[in-house]
Amino acid sequence: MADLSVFFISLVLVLPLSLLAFLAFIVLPRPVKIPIKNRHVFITGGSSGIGLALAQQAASEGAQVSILARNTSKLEDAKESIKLSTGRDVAIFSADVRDYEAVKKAIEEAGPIDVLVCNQGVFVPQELETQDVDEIKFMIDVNLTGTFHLIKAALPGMKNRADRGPGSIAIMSSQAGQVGIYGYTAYSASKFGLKGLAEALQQEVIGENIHVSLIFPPDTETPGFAEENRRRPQLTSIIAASSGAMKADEVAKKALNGIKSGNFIVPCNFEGFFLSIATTGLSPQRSFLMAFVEVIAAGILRVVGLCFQWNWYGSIEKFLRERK
Ligand SMILES: NC(=O)C1=CN([C@@H]2O[C@H](COP(=O)(O)OP(=O)(O)OC[C@H]3O[C@@H](n4cnc5c(N)ncnc54)[C@H](OP(=O)(O)O)[C@@H]3O)[C@@H](O)[C@H]2O)C=CC1
Ligand SMILES: CCCCCCCCCCCCCCCC(=O)[C@@H](N)CO
Repeated sequence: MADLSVFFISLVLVLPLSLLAFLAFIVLPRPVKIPIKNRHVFITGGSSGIGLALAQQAASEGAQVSILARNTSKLEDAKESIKLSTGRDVAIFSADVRDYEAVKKAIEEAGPIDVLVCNQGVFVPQELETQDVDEIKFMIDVNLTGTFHLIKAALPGMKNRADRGPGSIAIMSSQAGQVGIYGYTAYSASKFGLKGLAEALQQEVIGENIHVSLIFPPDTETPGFAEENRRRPQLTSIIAASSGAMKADEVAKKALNGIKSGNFIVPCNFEGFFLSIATTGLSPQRSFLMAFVEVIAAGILRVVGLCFQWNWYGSIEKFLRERK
């Protein structure tokens, strides 16, 4: 009887507690807080959708905000609406992220950045067989290569940032950058690419006290999404509906909180939380509590993930059957 209770206590208490203690000891990099008040926050794609909502929120929290996009009149509208709602001036820069020289010039003009948010992105969903090669390259160039250009151009200034406080490089991915989705071959590839970039980059910039965040929103109501919906394959919408939709303001709030907490992986909704645990792989994890959840949940979330695949392949089969 005594033996049994010792066994039981060690199983339900000692084992998890030792695991927790072990994880608390080994998780690196350590947690960090990244202030944004009075700091230079540079947001690409800040003239629309999620980027605009982020610029608005960062400005209202007292950050000195710069936004970059191509279209000047949309940039000016954004500047005006942020001035109206927060009373703060934001600096605007017109450049195409695909043009490295233009990006470098804008970033040099803007001055040293404390928090760089690479949020620009384009999405034109289509089955690979019918998608133009130009559109495939367009998504890779803007979403992936453009982010390389931004980070490479910003790093020298970030290393010399005024207050030497912790800096941040945040990258807007998508849940389609955690799991491949029908109609998103090029888009998913561009967003998966960002994960490799982010993991390697974090190792390279940790010595400069710069912290990388990767943000994973579900479908989000933005001008870009409205445009996307006009041509999105039905199956893309059916599968993406597994994670519902959010408002740009809600995504911006989650993103900003994740950035300020220095989280490497930043999910945005309930489904996204589980998706992040299921797809975390060998990403860094600063929180020993989250690391604990990841370890405990890994096996069961694989089962849940397979159930989602079962459901998605079922939808595809049904769709193909009905089309015949
Ligand atoms: N909305 C959604 O459902 C989801 C979006 N995301 C990601 O969030 C990010 C923002 O999306 P969302 O707010 O919907 O997008 P929008 O289309 O509403 O806005 C995109 C922004 O990026 C800018 N931009 C586009 N191309 C370039 C370029 N070549 N160079 C510089 N700036 C550019 C646009 O300005 P301009 O055209 O003037 O250059 C605009 O400011 C993207 O990375 C997207 O992949 C992730 C998950 C879901
Ligand atoms: C194990 C637990 C699994 C949890 C649920 C998984 C749900 C995955 C749904 C993926 C949706 C992808 C939306 C992409 C939106 C986007 O990026 C476009 N709108 C373009 O911007």
